Amino acid sequence: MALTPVPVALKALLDSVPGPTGSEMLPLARCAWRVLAADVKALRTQPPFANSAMDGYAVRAADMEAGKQLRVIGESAAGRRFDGSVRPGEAVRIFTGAPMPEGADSVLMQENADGVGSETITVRVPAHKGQFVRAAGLDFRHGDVPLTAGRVLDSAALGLAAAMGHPQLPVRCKPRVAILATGDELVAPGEPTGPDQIVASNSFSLMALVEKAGGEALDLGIARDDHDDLAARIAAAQAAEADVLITLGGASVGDHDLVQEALKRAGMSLGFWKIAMRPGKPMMTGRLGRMVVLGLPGNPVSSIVCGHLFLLPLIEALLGMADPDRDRSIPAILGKDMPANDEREDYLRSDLALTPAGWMVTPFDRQDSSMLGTLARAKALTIRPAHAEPAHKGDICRILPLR
Ligand SMILES: Nc1nc2c(c(=O)[nH]1)N[C@H]1C(S)=C(S)[C@@H](COP(=O)(O)OP(=O)(O)OC[C@H]3O[C@@H](n4cnc5c(N)ncnc54)[C@H](O)[C@@H]3O)O[C@H]1N2
Ligand code: MOO
Repeated sequence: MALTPVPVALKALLDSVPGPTGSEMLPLARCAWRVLAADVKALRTQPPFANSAMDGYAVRAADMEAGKQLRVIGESAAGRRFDGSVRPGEAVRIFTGAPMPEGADSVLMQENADGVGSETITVRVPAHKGQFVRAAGLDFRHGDVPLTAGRVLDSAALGLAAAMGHPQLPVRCKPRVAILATGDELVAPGEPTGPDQIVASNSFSLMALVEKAGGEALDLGIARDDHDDLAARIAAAQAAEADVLITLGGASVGDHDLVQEALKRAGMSLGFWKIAMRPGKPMMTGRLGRMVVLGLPGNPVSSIVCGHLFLLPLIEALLGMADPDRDRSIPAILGKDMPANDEREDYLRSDLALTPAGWMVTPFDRQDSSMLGTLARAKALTIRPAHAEPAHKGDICRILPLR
């Protein structure tokens, strides 16, 4: 069977998403880093009134000439406006954020006046017309829609929502991602290991990716290489109404690689199996009812690289975010010569350093997909396209930064 190119598999995977998750209303204090489920309109205008951007004096531009004396007739503070009107030769003491009094059109910053605090001030450096005045609606107006569905509620978006008058927001429910490790050789960390056993680590790596992307991970434990155990845990994922089921391991062609068969028995329709990438070739996609299935290879680095390339976009699609299949790579300078590539696109664990010429990426020599230590050390993955010609130190290549 021909290997499927990464972008083809990714598009098919995202097309198989039945739609975004539901939504829930949450108080602002619980909305950080969640994703908006609907457009959000301004319920008020900001600022609601023209106000001062500086501490100083509200003045008339016509009075602005160096040496001119102005009579201070009152004070406007934030939250307590001056009710009168500023006439020629007059000024009103004003503070940052305070409403501009009628008649005044400019603010004389107090550093530019003499006699600050007394009843008469003298203009030292004249303000020009409109200086340090924030017009009503400068930031946003009632009815504007500055935040749209699919937006991550970062610090600026949350502050803006609050300023627009929203005590709560509609956010997407976190996609529920069930994670099932498989393999007779696996034990949980901390448990005693037999002579032929290794510690199951992939679930924790994938949990971190799920959380980073804004999903909620459900750990389904470790299934034995046994159809009944696999069937029971696949059923548990369905019972939990997971949006995604990730299986780890058992994806290849060995006699004990039962995962695909178990999923098919449960009713999964297969999307793709075997992707033109290294690591990650045995990856599989499918649909089981509404649940999207991502069958990741067991090798730790393969499962994590597949997670970056496929799981993060999948969760973004479930969150209703825009362009989940966008190109996330950036250019960098290659730090060493590379040989020609075969039909599998390479994602090479690499060091990344800032040089005077720009970011320089240097793939590590050893790229065995069982070596988690090198992935933990890597700052980026260097992408070598399928069938790439030999590349040379100094060439521009594409990378996926990891941190
Ligand atoms: N004849 C072939 N053999 C293999 C092929 C192939 O095309 N033809 N592909 C190789 C590639 S590439 C990969 S990747 C692996 C992946 O195979 P599986 O997905 O079936 O993975 P397993 O055999 O179950 O495990 C591989 C390796 O990873 C360890 N493992 C599994 N699960 C975990 C876990 N949760 N945490 C930590 N480590 C885990 C497992 O013990 C094995 O050492 O197949 C190649 N073979
Ligand atoms: O694709 Mo496997 O993931 O090369 O080791």
